[in-house]
Amino acid sequence: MPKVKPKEGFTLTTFTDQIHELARPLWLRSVHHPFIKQLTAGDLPLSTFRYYLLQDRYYLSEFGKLHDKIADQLTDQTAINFLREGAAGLKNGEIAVRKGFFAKLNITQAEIDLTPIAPTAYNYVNHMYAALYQGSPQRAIAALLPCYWLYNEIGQALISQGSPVSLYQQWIETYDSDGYTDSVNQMIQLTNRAAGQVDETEKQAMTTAFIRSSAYELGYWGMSLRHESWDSL
Ligand SMILES: Cc1ncc(CN)c(N)n1
Repeated sequence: MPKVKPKEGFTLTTFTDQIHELARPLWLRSVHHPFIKQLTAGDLPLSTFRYYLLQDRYYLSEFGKLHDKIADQLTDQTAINFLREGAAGLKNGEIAVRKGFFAKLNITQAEIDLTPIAPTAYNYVNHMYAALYQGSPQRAIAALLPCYWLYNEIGQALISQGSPVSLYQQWIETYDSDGYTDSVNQMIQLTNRAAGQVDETEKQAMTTAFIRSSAYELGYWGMSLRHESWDSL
């Protein structure tokens, strides 16, 4: 893992500043990915957005469960409270917005049940579980962070341009909203708190988990554009 080298006159004060800086090249590729460009221009095929939503339903459901499973392994009450509230907030926020999208796109429960999980989504979720069960709750927190933070940066980058397609505009607004930004800031604080509880070796493992999640985030857009399947690998 490369060591952080701050630019002149610029100090990286927190752990999350440092890992954010390391992940920057991957995040920039996400922000400028053709999936995001097409979503903003309004020419992302609806079939591709549908594919993304169906995969993301699986992802978000596991992501929510992970909050509780991480909390089960912690003794730090502040962290436990945030993770439990985060799981509930996900259900009332992002997952609730997605239910509205499903209704608009006629995505039924039967279609959800029949949709196989694509390799990239499966691997990303398994990476987060591995961070917890082969690593530590702190490492799993770091693995969760790009999901919160990268989408907030994407929402903030896209909001001024927006999208001519109302569904895509709503997607952008979700990640630029004050409620979402608050949860991101809390998750950043939680990660810094977690980094303060572990030794240098585990901090390095947290960094690797964060970078790998950032790579999976990047892979997720390509997975969606390609409508990736186990047969198409
Ligand atoms: C894969 C993925 N990453 C992030 C997000 C935004 N929470 C999401 N819905 N899906």
